[in-house]
Amino acid sequence: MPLPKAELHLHIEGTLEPELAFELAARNDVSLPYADTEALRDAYRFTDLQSFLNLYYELMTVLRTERDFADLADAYLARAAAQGVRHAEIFFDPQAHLARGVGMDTVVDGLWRALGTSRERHGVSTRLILCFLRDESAESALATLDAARPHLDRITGVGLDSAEVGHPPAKFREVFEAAAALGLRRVAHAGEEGPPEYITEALDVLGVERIDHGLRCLEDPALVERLARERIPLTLCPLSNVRLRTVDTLADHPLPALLDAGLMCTLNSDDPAYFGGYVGDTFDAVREVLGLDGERLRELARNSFLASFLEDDEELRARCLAEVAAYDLG
Ligand code: HPA
Ligand SMILES: [Zn+2]
Repeated sequence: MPLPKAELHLHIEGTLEPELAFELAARNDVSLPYADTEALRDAYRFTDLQSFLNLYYELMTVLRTERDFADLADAYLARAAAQGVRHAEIFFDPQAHLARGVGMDTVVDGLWRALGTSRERHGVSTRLILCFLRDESAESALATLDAARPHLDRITGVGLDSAEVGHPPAKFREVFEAAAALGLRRVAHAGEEGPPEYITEALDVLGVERIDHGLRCLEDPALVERLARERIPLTLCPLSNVRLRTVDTLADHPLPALLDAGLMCTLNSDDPAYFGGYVGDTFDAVREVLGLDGERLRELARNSFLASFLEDDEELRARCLAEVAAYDLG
């Protein structure tokens, strides 16, 4: 049995494996500009975040029906369960679907078919987090939140993703205020490619409770000290950082430095179909390459449950924390 863990930084569209992409393309009569899955996998050579996003948005055009979203999420949940995930807080990008004529109902109802039955079917509890695309306008984000209103019983929070540089968090002040007024939890990608100031702005202007990525906090010692003091969780994604060239190699990843600085780090997979591994693979890789010992891995797993939005299910959180504490890490 793998180490129990929660996954807190996972874009459901980023779990679209080449095999499923081709299956959905055939089902929906969408043509992909790749001969086969091998040719597609061959295109997974990224130079930065944007080069990945281009393929990410291109490939998700195969997602058209409720059933497609259900199949996508179900495939992720099965994989996650096999790697020890007990709870998953899952991002989705509605604007990328609305823009191509796929409605909010289709997306949320489809995802929920898998998420709403996941606990019984896979032993994985789930939450849904709606992300705004930061390279779209603030007005578009507000319209998206409005379109999500009928579905808020199934949406736990809002996030902010897509191309970071040039799109500071403050651009989305109004929509995050509106989300807070609706009782939604708040997170944001910050300090992945953008500067440390974006992390501070996400905390102070958007009121986020977690920072997604946040690697570049290391450039600002006062910020690192604040993040440690306030126990702000960072949802780190080391395999993503390597593939998007944020760090040169996994061996260069600053995870050990972040842990040594007392930060509340969690490990996540981001877009596992594109970045070469799911969250269990990520734990294995940092253990092997960064030489983290068993107690560090236990700390990362414990943090994932502490940083999760499980306030409405403290019983599950306590059970998972007890399992993490008792787990034999050899
Ligand atoms: O890693 C990411 N960063 C920003 N936006 C994203 N959208 C999907 N994955 C990512
Ligand atoms: Zn991400």
